[in-house]
Amino acid sequence: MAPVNATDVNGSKAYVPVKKTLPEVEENGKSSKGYSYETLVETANFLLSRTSVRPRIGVICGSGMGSYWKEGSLAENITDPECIPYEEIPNFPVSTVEGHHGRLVFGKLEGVPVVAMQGRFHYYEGYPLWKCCLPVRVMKLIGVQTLIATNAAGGLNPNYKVGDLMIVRDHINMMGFAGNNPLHGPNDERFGPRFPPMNKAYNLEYRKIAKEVAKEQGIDNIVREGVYTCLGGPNFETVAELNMLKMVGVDAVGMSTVHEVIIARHCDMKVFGLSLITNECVTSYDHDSEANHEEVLDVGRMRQDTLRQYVSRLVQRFASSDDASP
Ligand SMILES: O=P(O)(O)O[C@@H]1C[C@H](O)[C@@H](CO)O1
Ligand code: HPA
Repeated sequence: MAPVNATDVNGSKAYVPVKKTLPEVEENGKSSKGYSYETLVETANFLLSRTSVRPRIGVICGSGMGSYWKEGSLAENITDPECIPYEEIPNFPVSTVEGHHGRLVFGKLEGVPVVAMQGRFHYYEGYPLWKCCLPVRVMKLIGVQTLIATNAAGGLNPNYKVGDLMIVRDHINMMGFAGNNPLHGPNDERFGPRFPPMNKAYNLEYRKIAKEVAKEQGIDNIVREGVYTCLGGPNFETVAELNMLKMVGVDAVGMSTVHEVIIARHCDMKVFGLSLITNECVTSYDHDSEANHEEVLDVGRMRQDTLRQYVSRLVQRFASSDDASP
């Protein structure tokens, strides 16, 4: 694939010409437009002109995970970093949430060229889902083949403890059930097909590697594997909502990732998802505690060294595995 000035990110996939400006798309009653392929190519070319790094892996840092604490966070492990604030990037939204720094960091993790998003965009900030995911398409256009999406999440599985890491095996697109999907609207085949499959969303080989690396690093006692779901937020969930989610097989609840993964799979990126369990979901009316963002950020800080070491090694192992596969 030739990312620079790319006209077809999926190479062999059929090219279907589209209008430069997409038709109006309704988002929750408000009229908005998804950016055209050409607009995102402009953003991609801007980034390629600002950095010499040609990343093959993109990492989205979840709340408190490399976004807020400068010292020791995941993005701080990136060597020879080249940082580009979101404000300077054409067509990019800006981060508005505490714990999300708001810049792209290009460089190397364990020798592998990467780009990290220090700060993601959430639906509850007021961005439509397609805009929350815009950076994932831009990553694809600059040559990124693998997305590592990390997030902070509430632990719903009763066996999970605060501070555990959950490899995402699968997700439930609750917002999609309500008709809110990042692929809603006209499809541009240059990104991917109209009806993308989602049954292999989270790469099996990467999940196996992640379990091996957890053993090697001696953290397999805190690494789980489970099902994530995203609700729109910004409020944390009611007891009844959490009990419903538990019944349908959800292990961890958050406010991101699902739509990013859908967009990444649509354009044929490989995906790995990782949740940091930052709080225990309250599923009983007898329980006195309440979820809060401070706790989420605190647990991110508590686990930042573990996460930095784990994700850095995963990047290196995923890249080696991709090199070795035909
Ligand atoms: O960006 P992520 O999904 O990691 O952030 C979670 C969801 C909310 O943004 C925030 C709640 O504390 O953490
Ligand atoms: O309990 C939670 N619910 C939703 N999102 C979250 N992000 C961190 N913890 C949670």
